[in-house]
Amino acid sequence: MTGKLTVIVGPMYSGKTSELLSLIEIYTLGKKNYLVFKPAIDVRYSEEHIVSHTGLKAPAIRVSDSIELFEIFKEKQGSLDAVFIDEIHFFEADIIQVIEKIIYSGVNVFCVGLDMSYKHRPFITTAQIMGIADEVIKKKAVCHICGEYKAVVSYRKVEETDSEIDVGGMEKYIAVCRDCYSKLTGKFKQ
Ligand SMILES: Nc1ncnc2c1ncn2[C@@H]1O[C@H](COP(=O)(O)OP(=O)(O)O)[C@@H](O)[C@H]1O
Ligand SMILES: Cc1cn([C@H]2C[C@H](O)[C@@H](COP(=O)(O)O)O2)c(=O)[nH]c1=O
Ligand SMILES: [Zn+2]
Repeated sequence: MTGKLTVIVGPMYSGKTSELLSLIEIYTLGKKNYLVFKPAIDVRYSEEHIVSHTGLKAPAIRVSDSIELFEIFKEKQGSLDAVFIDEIHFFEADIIQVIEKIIYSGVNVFCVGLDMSYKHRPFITTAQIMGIADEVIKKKAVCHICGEYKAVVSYRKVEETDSEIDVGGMEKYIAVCRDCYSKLTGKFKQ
């Protein structure tokens, strides 16, 4: 039987990593075999764990790219029930082929990532993986400006750069609703 692909997306602080940690706990309690991966670029809270904004964490393997991830997967293939991947938006879009190989080998895959950059543009890798997913869970956060539970965008508080990739936390980004994003950036004004 093939595996299932679940993708958890949303802005920063929307509980994506917390949800991934809950799923990892379910697999741990069920004595299942799994691997947890994170991109090497993400050293925000820890190099060896995935860590939520509340400080909850789980050990993870840092990989530079999808090739390294697949090499590690192949070593354990046959004994695995699931693969968990945090911060999927930091990977190149070719990770989709690796994910397909994993799910068609019978292993469930859970990916977490930002669907949109602070420039309000889709992250290509996340968008493509959402396109082939069995299940997409879209989370929202509390808007850091108006306090409504309808934040779907991440807003960059510091100067914008050309790149949409820039590791950081509350010192750089907040979660905002569309109304507040439009007011803050001047974008999408009618
Ligand atoms: N604006 C916010 N809305 C919701 N949760 C927030 C907000 N700011 C901080 N948090 C905290 O962040 C936690 C979620 O963290 P985490 O799971 O790491 O989110 P994500 O992976 O989506 O960035 C929440 O449980 C809450 O304690
Ligand atoms: C909005 C936005 C964020 N990032 C970075 C910032 C963080 O290191 C991660 C997201 O972390 P979280 O687990 O969702 O809180 O991504 C980025 O590189 N580009 C962006 O546009
Ligand atoms: Zn708002």
